[in-house]
Amino acid sequence: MSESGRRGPNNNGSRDSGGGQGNRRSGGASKRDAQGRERNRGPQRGFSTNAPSQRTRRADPARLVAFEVLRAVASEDAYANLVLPVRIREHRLDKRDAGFATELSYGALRGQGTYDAILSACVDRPLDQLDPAILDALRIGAHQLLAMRVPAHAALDQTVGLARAVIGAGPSALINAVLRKVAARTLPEWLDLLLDGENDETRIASLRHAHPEWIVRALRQSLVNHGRPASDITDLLEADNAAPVVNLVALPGLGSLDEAFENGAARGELVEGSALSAGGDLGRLESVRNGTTRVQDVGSQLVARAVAGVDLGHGTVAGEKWLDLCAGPGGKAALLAALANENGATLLANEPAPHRAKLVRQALGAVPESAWTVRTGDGRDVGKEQPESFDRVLADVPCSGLGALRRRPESRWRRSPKDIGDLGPLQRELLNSAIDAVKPGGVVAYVTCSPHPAETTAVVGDAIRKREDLELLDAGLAMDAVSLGGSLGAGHDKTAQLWPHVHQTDAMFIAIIRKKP
Ligand SMILES: C[S@@+](CC[C@H](N)C(=O)[O-])C[C@H]1O[C@@H](n2cnc3c(N)ncnc32)[C@H](O)[C@@H]1O
Repeated sequence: MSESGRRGPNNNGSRDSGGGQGNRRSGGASKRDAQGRERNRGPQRGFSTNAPSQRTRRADPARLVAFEVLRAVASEDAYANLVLPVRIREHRLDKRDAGFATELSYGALRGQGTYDAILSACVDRPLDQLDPAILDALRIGAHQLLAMRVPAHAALDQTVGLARAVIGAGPSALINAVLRKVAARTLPEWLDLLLDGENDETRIASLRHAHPEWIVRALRQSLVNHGRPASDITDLLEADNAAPVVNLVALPGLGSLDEAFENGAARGELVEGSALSAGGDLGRLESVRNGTTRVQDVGSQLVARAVAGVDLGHGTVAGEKWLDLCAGPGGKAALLAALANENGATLLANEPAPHRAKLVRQALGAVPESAWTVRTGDGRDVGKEQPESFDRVLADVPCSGLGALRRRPESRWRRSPKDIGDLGPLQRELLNSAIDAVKPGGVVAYVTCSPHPAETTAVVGDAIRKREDLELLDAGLAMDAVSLGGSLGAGHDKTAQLWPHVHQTDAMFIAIIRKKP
């Protein structure tokens, strides 16, 4: 598991302590740095001598935000990346505290499997018999102790204070006792202890890198299926545990990255018109507020540009009709619509969920309306209703999202192998509809944000085998053609697969199917 916090300085956590003795003993005010990391260096494993009841009763706002995020994820099935910014605003955290809350909530969620294994060794009953709120407080405490290098006394005082403030006085003694046991070892020492005598590589990787075993197996199989060595798995799992850089795209012909560059963004090296954000609130940029510059993973940018860039043999895309079959929330549709607008083509963006169709309209808001239309409906019907009508079709189908685990810290623990099987029929029906909707001579790009063979090559292989009028174009070459360096090395067996540990993008898959003229 990533120990990102170990590179950072320490936080004695006492700034918002409410004046507990333990904090005064820790020696000086805490200051989080600009990333929300801590200042004081070096291991400080001394504990407060006060009983939990004598220590701080106030919840540090940043820890409270992290706790609320974990609670919402566990009890309301919420998404951390959506809840966190709302809670940060509600609690009016400054930049440093927001950084600390982000690292704490994302880290505790990502590391949940590993922390639960450690906590199980420290609690005298099965974890599912604990009050879920206590378990979340323990996970937050464990992440501070094991991966953020918050001094033990601060992690203890503050987590116990949090528990007293939001759960009640009773559990604080239990939390104090359990976290003292957790703090007795470093993360590497815990891993060595828990893995003593273990020979199963999957189990070892699962615990060390905090991924469920079935996902370790699935990702290893995906690597091999897409032509990479199985030994890449460690780098891939580590990349899933690192915070992704936020990428920006300037809509072609409409947006500019100048304002982003003035605010510290760096030029993107993989694809034209992209930038790596310097962080902070992007809403302060006028170009982001007016929608001409958007947040979008570089993998998604490459895929959308590859669809628009395939040479259909008639030299120009002017007058072409494009279809985005599964458009919500509209990231790729916005880029496609801007490219269509620039080149005299038009885009139909389809999305069945009305609230997501609304998001698509918002995403397309900066592009002249003459270039696009939104359809709210089932993509499976489009092929029948509008057969052989489109020159280019993007089928960015619903998938397990195993390629975007770094963005959604809780999703790895929510997903199950059954999800992959359940999605298969819908993915196949959507691809068949896309194939029905494309004109002879046109192309369908089948895209997933998952590298899993059952969602990628198996679906495409089934579609190709069923009909004689289809051929696979070389998606690796199509991606290279729109990349700045000219060689992404993503191609394999005519499909292409991006990887977080190789390309620093989400693990997007793309196959480009041409309907023979
Ligand atoms: C992977 S997301 C698409 C992401 C989008 N292309 C983007 O770049 O923002 C899949 C989308 O498919 C939609 N979807 C689910 N069932 C569908 C169906 N039967 N027909 C069309 N779209 C569907 C989901 O609501 C979701 O918005």
